[in-house]
Amino acid sequence: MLKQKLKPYCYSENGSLKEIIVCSPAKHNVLGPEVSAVGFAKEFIAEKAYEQHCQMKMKLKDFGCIVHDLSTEVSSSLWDRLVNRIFIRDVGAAFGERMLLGASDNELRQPDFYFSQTFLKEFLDKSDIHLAPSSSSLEFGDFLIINPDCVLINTGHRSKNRLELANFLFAIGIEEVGFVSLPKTIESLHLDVVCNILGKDIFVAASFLRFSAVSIFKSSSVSYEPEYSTIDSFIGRHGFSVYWLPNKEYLLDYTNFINLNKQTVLISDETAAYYQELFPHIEFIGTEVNQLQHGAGSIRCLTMPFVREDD
Ligand SMILES: NC(=[NH2+])NCCC[C@H](N)C(=O)O
Repeated sequence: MLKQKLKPYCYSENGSLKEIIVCSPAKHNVLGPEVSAVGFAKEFIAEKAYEQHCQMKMKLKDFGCIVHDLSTEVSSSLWDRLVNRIFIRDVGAAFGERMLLGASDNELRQPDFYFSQTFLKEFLDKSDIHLAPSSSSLEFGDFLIINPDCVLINTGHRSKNRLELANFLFAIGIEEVGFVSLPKTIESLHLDVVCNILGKDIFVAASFLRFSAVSIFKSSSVSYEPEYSTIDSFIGRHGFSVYWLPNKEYLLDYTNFINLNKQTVLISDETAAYYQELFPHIEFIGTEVNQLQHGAGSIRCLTMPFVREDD
């Protein structure tokens, strides 16, 4: 049980990770027709998923990170049935010295958002909490920090209403918001299943993103007309170089990792060797997540960075 208030601090996707929030799986298998009913990709065996979740937490702790698991902080019989509660990433994000709380317009996810956010509100100062506008929806798997002044967001599926989202983010000091719109499939359910920041200055991306336009909204612009750009020039302008991933249907193992710092990445066992060979200057720590991935998300979706050092 947490005793003291939590203080968010996070300005990047790759600053040294000091504190993180996770949520262990509910102890229910998801079988047969239950799979599509809960928005999973495959049958889910709870015991195996639980073991893999413990292994992932262990690796985070071994890195020196404080891990808060909120699964035991809520007591409700419904909470123990919410198999999507593991995807804590979507619920909110520490950004700067604030906690941004999302809103899901997917009825399946609303209850786990409700319970997780109730917990977060209890352990945060009220003044540190900023709620996404009620006219929009925002799931943070769609939210990628490019730098303290700029973020990239996927809209059109789980996150909606570009203008409201841009104004919400401008109000907390962000200067530039890039929006993309991914196909509405389970293989691109959120932004973080098709791209991610890797290490200090690499941006790994699904090859189809070459064809996506980034609509850029700037706080300095007086008109509401966005500027348009390719993803590589948008990302390049902010100092990242794009690495196009192999042209595969489902890239979850390749994109849904978490940077522990600029030289260390926690990644699925399945892709650790592939990346290690490509980027020898980065250390890839593998962890087994295949069972957890049956829920249609992986390491990034299963983690909510709370404190990252600027380095
Ligand atoms: N950040 C993510 N990619 N989250 C994945 C969430 C998957 C979950 N089954 C859902 O339907 O919402």
